[in-house]
This record gives sequence, C-alpha cells and structure tokens, in this order.
Amino acid sequence: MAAAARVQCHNNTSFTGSPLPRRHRNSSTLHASPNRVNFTPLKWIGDGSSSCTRTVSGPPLKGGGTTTVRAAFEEEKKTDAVNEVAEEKRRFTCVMKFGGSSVATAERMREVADLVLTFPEESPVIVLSAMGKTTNNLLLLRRERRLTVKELEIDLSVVSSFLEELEQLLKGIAMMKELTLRTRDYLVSFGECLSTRIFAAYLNKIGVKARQYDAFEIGFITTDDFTNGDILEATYPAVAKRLYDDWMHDPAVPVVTGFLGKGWKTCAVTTLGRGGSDLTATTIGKALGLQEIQVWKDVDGVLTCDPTIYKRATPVPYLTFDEAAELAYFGAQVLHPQSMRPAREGGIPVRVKNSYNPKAPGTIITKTRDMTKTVLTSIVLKRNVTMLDIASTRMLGQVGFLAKVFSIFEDLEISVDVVATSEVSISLTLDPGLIFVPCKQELDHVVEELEKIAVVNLAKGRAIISLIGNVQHSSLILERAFHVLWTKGINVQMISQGASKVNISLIVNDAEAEGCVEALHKSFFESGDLSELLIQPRLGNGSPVRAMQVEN
Ligand SMILES: Nc1ncnc2c1ncn2[C@@H]1O[C@H](COP(=O)(O)OP(=O)(O)O)[C@@H](O)[C@H]1O
Ligand SMILES: N[C@@H](CC(=O)OP(=O)(O)O)C(=O)O
Repeated sequence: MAAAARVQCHNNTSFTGSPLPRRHRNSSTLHASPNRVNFTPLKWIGDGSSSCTRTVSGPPLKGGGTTTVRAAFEEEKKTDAVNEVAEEKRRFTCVMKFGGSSVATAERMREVADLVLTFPEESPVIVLSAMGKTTNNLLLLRRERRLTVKELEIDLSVVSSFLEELEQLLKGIAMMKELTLRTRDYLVSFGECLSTRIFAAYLNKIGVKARQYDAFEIGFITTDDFTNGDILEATYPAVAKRLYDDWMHDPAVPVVTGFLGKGWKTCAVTTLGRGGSDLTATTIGKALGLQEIQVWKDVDGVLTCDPTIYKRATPVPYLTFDEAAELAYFGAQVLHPQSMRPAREGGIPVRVKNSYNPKAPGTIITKTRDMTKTVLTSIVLKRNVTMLDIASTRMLGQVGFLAKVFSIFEDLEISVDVVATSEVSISLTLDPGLIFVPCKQELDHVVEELEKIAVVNLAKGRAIISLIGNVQHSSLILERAFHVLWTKGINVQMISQGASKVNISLIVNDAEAEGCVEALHKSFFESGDLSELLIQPRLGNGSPVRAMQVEN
C-alpha cells in the first residue's frame, strides 16, 4: 500500500490515506483484494478537517471495529506489504470516458460510480464530459448543478466558486453583447469543470480516493483554433508525467475534464471540437500507454446507422480504426472525428460501451480485423451539405485550374468533404462541420472568386450518405446501393470513392436522405440475402473462379 499521505482534495476537505479499494457493485461496503480491509463509505466530518470515520470490516485489525482513517491506514501499512508492492507498481490500466448522456443526472453519476467500481482489477483514469447537454444549455447550468450537488449530498463548496464565476462571465457577455470563439470556449469549459469536480467529490464521499484535474492544467496543449483545437505532441509527455507523478506521490483515481485544452500561444482555454471528450480519452490512452480505452455512451456501441434516423440499427461488434475514423468524419456523432488517431498511433484498442446497458458487449475498435464476412459495416449520414459544381472556362490549364480552386478554399478556411473531378470540371461538397457553417456572405464570396475562372453552380440542401464497408466488395456494395436507390426513384448527384478504402460517398437531396438510409439498411442488414450470397470472383473471361460464402 502506498505510504499514506495527506492530499488537499478539490473541495477543501483534506483526506489522509491512500487509494481506497474498489467499492463492489452489489454491496454497501467497499471490497478489495482478500488481504485488504473492506471499507464502508466514508462520512466526511467537519469543514475541511481530515477526520473521517469508517467502519472497518474484514481481516481483523489491531483494535478493529470503528477507527479513524489514519489509524487504520497506519495499521494497514504494516500488514499490507504485498499490496504495498502491488500498489507502488500498479499502473493505470485503462481510461474510461463517460459522455454527457452517461452523467446527465445525480442518479446517473451514482450509476457511473458503481460501473467504475465493478472493475476492481482496473486502475482507471476517468474522463468526463459536461453533464447531459450542458454544453448546449449552459445558461440553465447554475440551478441544475446546485440540484445535483444536493442530491449527491456533497458539499456545495465543490461548485459554488465556479457557479459565481460563471454568473460573472455571463453578465459580462450580456453587457458586451458579443461572444468571440475564445470566450465561447471559456464559457463551455464550465460544463466539464463542474461535472468532474462533482464526480470526484462523490467518489471521495463513497470512500474511493479521487482527484479532479482540469485538462488544461495538466498538459493538454492545443493549437489556438478556438472551438476546434488540435492537440499538440507536447501533450503526451506532459500528461503522462503529471498523472504518473501524482499517482506515485499519492495514488488516487484521476477524474479529468474531457473536451478541453490550453492554446499554446494564448494559454487560453480551448475546446477540441464537439464530442471532443472522446479525443481526450484516446490522447490519455496513448500518453499513458494504456491497455484499453473505454468510451461509454448511451448506445450499445457503434451501430449500423444512427438509431435516431432508423431505429432498427444494430451494434457492430468489431471495427478497424480506419472504419471508425471514416464513420466519425462523415457524420456518426458517436465518435469524435479526430479521436481514433491517438489510439491508432498508440496501438490501443478502443471499446465503445453503453453506460445504460453495460452488459452489452459493445464495439471493439482495433488496427485490423477479420473482414472476410463483412460486406457493409455501417451507413452514415451527413446533412445540410452544400455542393458546388465548378466548370472551367478553360482560362487555365487543368493543373492551374484545380490549384486555383483549392487555393480559394484555403484562403477562406473552408474545408471540403467530397470531391469528384473531370478534365474540365470539379464537383465538391463543403463540410458543414459541427461549429463552422459557411454563412451566406462567405458562400457568395467563394462563388464570386470561383467565377473568375469557372462557371459555378451552388446547390444547398444536399446530404452525404457514406457506405462504410469492405473495399473487396465495393462493386457489390455499389450494385446493391444503386439498385435500392433506383427502385426508390432517387437520383444520385455525386459519388466518390478512392482516397479512403473503406468509404463510398453518395450525394442525394437532404429531403430524401433519411428514406435512403432506411432503404439501404433494410437491404444490406435486414434482408439476410447478403449472408447467403455467393460471390463468384470472375476470371478475365467472366467465368466464375470459385464459389465463396459471404456472410454479413
Ligand atoms: N453509427 C452510430 N452508432 C451509434 N450511435 C450513433 C451513430 N450515429 C449517430 N449516433 C448517435 O450518437 C449518439 C452517441 O454519441 P454522443 O451523443 O456523443 O454520446 P455521449 O454524449 O455519451 O458521448 C447516440 O445516442 C446516437 O444517437
Ligand atoms: N461536452 C462537449 C464534449 C463532449 O465530448 O460531449 P459528449 O461526450 O457528451 O459528446 C460537447 O457536448 O461537445
């Protein structure tokens, strides 16, 4: 057992001791390894005093029965040599990220605490998003968080200073009548700063020693692209050093704010783009070289399509990082678009689980997987897309034409999603993104610049349907997809495949998109014929080579 040490907890209540063993899910006491004492949840006494009492049960301690924490830990130190070594050498084993839907209420926080404590063999790092849809509803925050603190019976001082600061900030924004991207990041950061303080205080209350961290204070360094910061390489060693140093000095379960970072030039709070807590978790996974990254959601893993679009979506048991990255980039809200990169670089599997249904196996995301029985993996929809058809006026050669087109987009910092080119024209879609949607003025400016070298047709109200699947069967995927859409009378306006070997993108009208997803899902995942389908690779003369059983 690590030497008992005194640590100033986040809520000004000091705690003496070393990390308490995990609380067992179905018992009112904390169960640890056999030779560790069992704990009942601590009762915090006084206003910041460290005197906590607990009823100690389990292996008899000298002077057993009720004792002070300090005396019990002193006693335990002598009797727990085995654990001392284990404790000292125990490293973090996994990071567990819980999104807003998982920690939306006080009751959900209790459920998540139970979930964390049902893995006694794990030494997790916890990453939390803002509670519920806080990031969207910051203005409702103050009342709700005070309620949460009251329901969890933790000291209001955990959040009171933050709520006062938030109130001042909101008053300032109201007076200034402006909200820069920088101020917006600072404002939304309150969501994660509050949720992590509340959860860490709750863990300490139930006897699990936890320590809250603001990611921007422990080395999450990003670019200064407010609302969309990119994590810089310096983050990895900095975060690893801080978390391991603290653990070696005084072990406690870290509870880290998701979504947040610090701009390397401005030193101001930045955010990692909507859904950025996924990226926080995978960054910590890579920084600490963990065995697994767990991303806890409100769905049974990554599904065959967005369940809010078509409710018969089913879980996808396995994904590669490439498939997951494409899914996320082309609109699957379930994962942050950049979140797979640190996990892929660190070679760390990502497990997507449902915090409302933890028994469901979820989705495991790894570098490679057995694709022999896979035709289509998932259908993803990105809506509110603007499509541009740009036909050269032949003022420039083809190379100059393409370069000029893309230089205009670079100058206006507008990102492009899907591209299809011919010798004298190019069609492309503009990324509606989650934060930046080109406003009318910007679009008019783009068209004005492009019309200097081309004839331009701008079409709004489009949608990108991305078929994420097995590139070995792209002809089958296309044949079946076009058959389905043809029978529905849908005209595909653009198609793109290539750069990403796992994604075929089709552009249709926004108004038709959800019907397309449902029809495609029925054909690929519900008809069952793909699993019996015999795919007969053809020789050059068209004769079948051999029958091959393909299951979905
Ligand atoms: N292919 C998909 N698989 C699973 N969920 C998806 C998919 N596409 C979109 N979603 C949506 O993503 C949501 C989970 O992501 P998110 O809201 O970020 O969860 P959290 O807030 O818990 O991190 C689901 O509730 C679902 O509606
Ligand atoms: N709270 C932030 C960050 C985040 O990742 O949230 P969630 O895990 O609920 O998607 C957001 O809403 O974008």
